[in-house]
Amino acid sequence: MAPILDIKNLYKSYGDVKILKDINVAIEPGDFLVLVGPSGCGKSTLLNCIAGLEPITGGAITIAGQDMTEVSPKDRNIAMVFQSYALYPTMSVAKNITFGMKVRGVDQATQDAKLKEVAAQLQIEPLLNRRPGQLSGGQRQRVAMGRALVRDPALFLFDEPLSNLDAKLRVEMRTEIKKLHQTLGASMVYVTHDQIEAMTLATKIVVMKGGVIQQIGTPAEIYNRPANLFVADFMGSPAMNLIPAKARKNGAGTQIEIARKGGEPLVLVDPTAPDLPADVILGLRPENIAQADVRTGESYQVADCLVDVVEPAGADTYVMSNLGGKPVTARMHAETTAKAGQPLSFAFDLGKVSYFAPEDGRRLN
Ligand SMILES: Nc1ncnc2c1ncn2[C@@H]1O[C@H](COP(=O)(O)OP(=O)(O)OP(=O)(O)O)[C@@H](O)[C@H]1O
Repeated sequence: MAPILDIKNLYKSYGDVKILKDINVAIEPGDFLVLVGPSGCGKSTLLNCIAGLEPITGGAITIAGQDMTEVSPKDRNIAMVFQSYALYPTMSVAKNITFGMKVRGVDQATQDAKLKEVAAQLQIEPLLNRRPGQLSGGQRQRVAMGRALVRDPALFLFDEPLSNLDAKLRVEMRTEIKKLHQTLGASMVYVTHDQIEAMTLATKIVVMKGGVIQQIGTPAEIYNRPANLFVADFMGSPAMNLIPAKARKNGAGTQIEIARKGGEPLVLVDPTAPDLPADVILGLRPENIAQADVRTGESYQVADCLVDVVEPAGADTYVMSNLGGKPVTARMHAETTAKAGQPLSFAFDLGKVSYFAPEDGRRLN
């Protein structure tokens, strides 16, 4: 399938300041691409370049096979939903949704049919005669989406559409956007700084930092095989444990030695590790460290560690121990017997480890 959006060697500068550096990404029709990264990493700028709201400094953007360099925003066959909704306060919901069609000279019957279809899709039929000021944040968000939907665009662009909503509504709207994507099968590009939103919505994630793409992949690829320390640390909550360790090859595999507070170093043996340098950072997600007397799989190795802190969190309990000079978090069952100040037998899932180079953070396995 030809990509619906193809970005090649894109550069964007403001004056002498390079904001986006050699961006390359393509998406297939029906993809939900999420651009995620910390504040200032350039994700909104990239979205604005796709929309044509910002001129690009170098490279090319193609939408549905057509080069966009000379195409104005209104002719790009895209629809954009912003965090500010940008609704017309004096117009009814119905008028807000149909206004764009009216401006484009779409006939009345088509306008009415489209409005009806979209209002049903978004379940906002009872709101059509209200003004935006008489709506809740979530309802306004739906109207803003309705305005985008009536355009039938080749590509939907979303710029942090949920950031003005409270936590509960955010989660509800997130599910609605996901459902909408599933129903429409539309192609979407979505900007967020929220890694959970990225994981739950995306078919494909682009993780950015400092205007440079750090990794492109499915949510599972990004989560299970982060390309570097930045991605490992940024994606996942609580974050992946990143533990300084020494690696040494021996007969059975590679010995991974980790400093342990109040005792001899902890030694794990990884039978399948690649050739590693002497100093590595071992990455292990909290859910890949268990309490040893709970049933664990073959790839687990057991070691006693001193428990520093126990944090019950409802369904799970987080248990912290100091390893490699850092607090390491294990996600355990709520019934864990872990007690602060006492040793506990931890089980580490060596089948799930990531190794990173301390000097530049790149993934080693
Ligand atoms: N018009 C502009 N002129 C100069 N610099 C700009 C302009 N717009 C954005 N920038 C800079 O470009 C960088 C990227 O900004 P951008 O808004 O794309 O980041 P972002 O990742 O979307 O962050 P946020 O989540 O905070 O919106 C920032 O350092 C910002 O200060």
